[in-house]
Amino acid sequence: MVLASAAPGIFSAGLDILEMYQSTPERCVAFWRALQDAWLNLYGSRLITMAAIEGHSPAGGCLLAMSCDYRVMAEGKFQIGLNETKLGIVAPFWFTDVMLNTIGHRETEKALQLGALYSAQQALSIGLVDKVVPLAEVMPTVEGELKNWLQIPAAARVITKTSMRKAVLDRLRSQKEKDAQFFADFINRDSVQKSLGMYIASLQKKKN
Ligand SMILES: CCCCC/C=C\C/C=C\CCC/C=C/C(=O)SCCNC(=O)CCNC(=O)[C@H](O)C(C)(C)COP(=O)(O)OP(=O)(O)OC[C@H]1O[C@@H](n2cnc3c(N)ncnc32)[C@H](O)[C@@H]1OP(=O)(O)O
Repeated sequence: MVLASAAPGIFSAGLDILEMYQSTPERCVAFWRALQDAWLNLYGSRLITMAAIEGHSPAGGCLLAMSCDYRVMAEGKFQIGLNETKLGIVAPFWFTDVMLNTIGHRETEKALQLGALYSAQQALSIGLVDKVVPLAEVMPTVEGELKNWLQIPAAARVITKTSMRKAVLDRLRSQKEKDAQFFADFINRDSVQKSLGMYIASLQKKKN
C-alpha cells in the first residue's frame, strides 16, 4: 500500500486544526477515536506500507509517513516533522513512540521540544526518511523499492513487522478511552484554545 497525496505540494497538512478549535468535548472524543483507529490500522497493517512524500508533511502528516515501512521524500522546499509544540499542543505518547522507533531518543527529544520541521535532506540525515529524490522520481522510486520488499516471503516479513510494532500498538490499545478523554480535556483548555486560535490566525495572515 502506497500513501500519496492528490494535493500538489502537500503530502498531509496533519490533523484538521479547525476540528480542534472551539469544538465540543463529545466531538473531540469522536474525532480522536477516529484518528486512533486509523493509526492502529496503518501502523498494525500486515501490508507493506510506503509513503510517497511529495510535499509538506507536518504533525499528523509526519505520523502517517513514520507509520509506513518506508519513506521516500521529494527534495526541495518541503518540510516534515512533529511541530505540535509550535501550535501550543503536545504530541500524544503514541506519536512520540513512533518517532522514538524511527529516529531514536536524542533526536526525538530535540525534535519534539522544538516542534522541529526538517527539510528533506535534514530528515534523511536523522533517518526520518529513507530516501530523497527529485519530485518526479518519488513515485517510481517507491515502486522500485516495493518490488524489493515483495521478494521477501510474506509470512516471515509480517511476523517480523508485527513483533517489532506490538508493544507500541498495545500501549494505545490498552488505554484508548482514557487517551481520547485526555485529548478532549487537554484541547479544550483555555490556554490551548488560545494558542490554536493564534496559530490559525497566523496561517490565514501568511496567505494574505
Ligand atoms: C503528557 C501530556 C501529553 C498531552 C497530550 C494530550 C493530548 C494531545 C493534544 C493534542 C495533540 C494533537 C496532535 C495534532 C496533530 C496535528 O496534525 S496538528 C496540525 C498541524 N499542521 C500544521 O501545522 C500545518 C499547518 N499548515 C501549514 O503549515 C500550511 O498550510 C502547509 C501545509 C505548509 C501548506 O502551505 P500552503 O500550500 O501555502 O497552503 P496554505 O497555508 O495557504 O493552506 C491552505 C488552506 O488550508 C488551511 N490549512 C492548512 N493546514 C491545515 C490544517 N492542518 N487544518 C486545517 N486547515 C489547514 C489553511 O489555513 C488554508 O485555509 P484557507 O484557504 O485560508 O481557508
